[in-house]
Amino acid sequence: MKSLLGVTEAERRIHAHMPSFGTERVALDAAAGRVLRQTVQAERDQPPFDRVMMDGIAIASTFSSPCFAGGGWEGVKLLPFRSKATPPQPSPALQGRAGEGLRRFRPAGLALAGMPEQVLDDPAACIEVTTGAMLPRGCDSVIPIEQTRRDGESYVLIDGCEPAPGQFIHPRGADCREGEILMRSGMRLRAPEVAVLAAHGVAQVEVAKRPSVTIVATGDELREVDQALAPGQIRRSNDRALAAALAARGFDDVERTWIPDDLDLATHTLAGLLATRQVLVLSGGVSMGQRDFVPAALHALGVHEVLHGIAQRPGKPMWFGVGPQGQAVFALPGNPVSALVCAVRYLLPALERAIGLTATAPVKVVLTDAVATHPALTCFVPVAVQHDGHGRAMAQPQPSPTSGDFSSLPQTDGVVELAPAAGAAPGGTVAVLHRW
Ligand SMILES: Nc1nc2c(c(=O)[nH]1)N[C@H]1C(S)=C(S)[C@@H](COP(=O)(O)OP(=O)(O)OC[C@H]3O[C@@H](n4cnc5c(N)ncnc54)[C@H](O)[C@@H]3O)O[C@H]1N2
Ligand code: MOO
Repeated sequence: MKSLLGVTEAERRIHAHMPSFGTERVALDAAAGRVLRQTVQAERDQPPFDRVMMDGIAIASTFSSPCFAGGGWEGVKLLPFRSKATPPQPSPALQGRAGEGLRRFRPAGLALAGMPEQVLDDPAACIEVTTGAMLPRGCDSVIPIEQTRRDGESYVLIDGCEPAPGQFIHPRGADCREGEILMRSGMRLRAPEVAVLAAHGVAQVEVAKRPSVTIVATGDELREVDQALAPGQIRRSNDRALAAALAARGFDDVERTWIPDDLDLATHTLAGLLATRQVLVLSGGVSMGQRDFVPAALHALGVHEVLHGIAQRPGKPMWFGVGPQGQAVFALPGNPVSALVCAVRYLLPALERAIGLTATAPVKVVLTDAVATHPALTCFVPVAVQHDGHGRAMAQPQPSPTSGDFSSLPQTDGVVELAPAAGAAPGGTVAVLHRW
């Protein structure tokens, strides 16, 4: 480790050296959680037709209005969505019934969702409709069934029901217009995005390829979760934690392995991994111990060092480099809190950016209590976040005793980032949160 980089400069260097991993076309069924890498345009107007919004009857409302004088359509303003419709002409029986609107409608047809457009050609009649049906031509108003009563064959509007033109009709194109851009590259495909893709006929979708990642735990003292422990040994947990962090962000091509504190063995294993994997995430062996050989092994394999040492606590010894074929190599400090902090601060954002995910604004929280800071180091402090009565995200500091102690982390939501400062950050300080 030479001079320490600031957190922002370290992040900038990492992002500048990340490879891109390309895109692939997947079936919509496999697209959930992936990052969209195409523009999505509306296949057609939505709704694609004037759509009935209630189960009931559709009528030509003009004739139900008291202002209808029985003389025709003079002075009647047509709604835009009916502009292509030919107004129905009142039947001879209707002529001359001036001053009283129609309240009784004989059913003259049925429009169910999925049927082609029906036609109302007598305004004294109605079409029975269901939610989702095409509004019948000649109709401009939908009356919910509960606002009618049956009298013989006919529907009679109940008292107080005054149909207005356009009511309970979702006009064609009100949601979006054909060709309109609905989604752009960089969105995470969650339920709403998948719904839009399906509605607009996108059966195959272009998404970001996910890199192949291998997590490499280093250290003679480490044993797998189900192995017996000899004195001085511990279970390896960093690789599991890092795999969980990657899985939570949708990176699923992730393997784990382990190398002992042996330069030759380590170099051999890492050479094999560099030949087959796009991203390596090591933990341990990057500090100044007699067996901290990770930087030397990577150097011997032609991995170019981009940074070693960041002015932060914990996580100061972090190392990052680029392999001969552009492989990204993150060598995180071995202490479990340090490894996780470096993962949420550098590894995950760098991978998400490299696959084209659009960056979101940093999440900010308010500290409930004062926290110690450092004059020269950025401090990352675990916090538990709760919303107060005003909806503010309040972060209660839960510092771990050392970066090797992580039993209390399950009670926390992530770490706040506190820039170098003299003295403590007082309660009320607004800080950026990095979620686990
Ligand atoms: N002389 C100095 N010594 C140390 C410095 C320093 O600046 N000068 N930095 C300290 C800091 S800060 C950290 S962090 C650690 C990082 O050291 P390494 O990256 O070399 O990590 P190790 O020594 O291999 O391990 C540290 C610690 O973490 C445990 N560990 C490692 N891997 C795992 C794992 N997969 N699961 C669980 N626990 C793991 C390991 O047993 C050690 O206890 O260096 C300080 N030293
Ligand atoms: O920075 Mo180390 O990562 O303090 O434990």
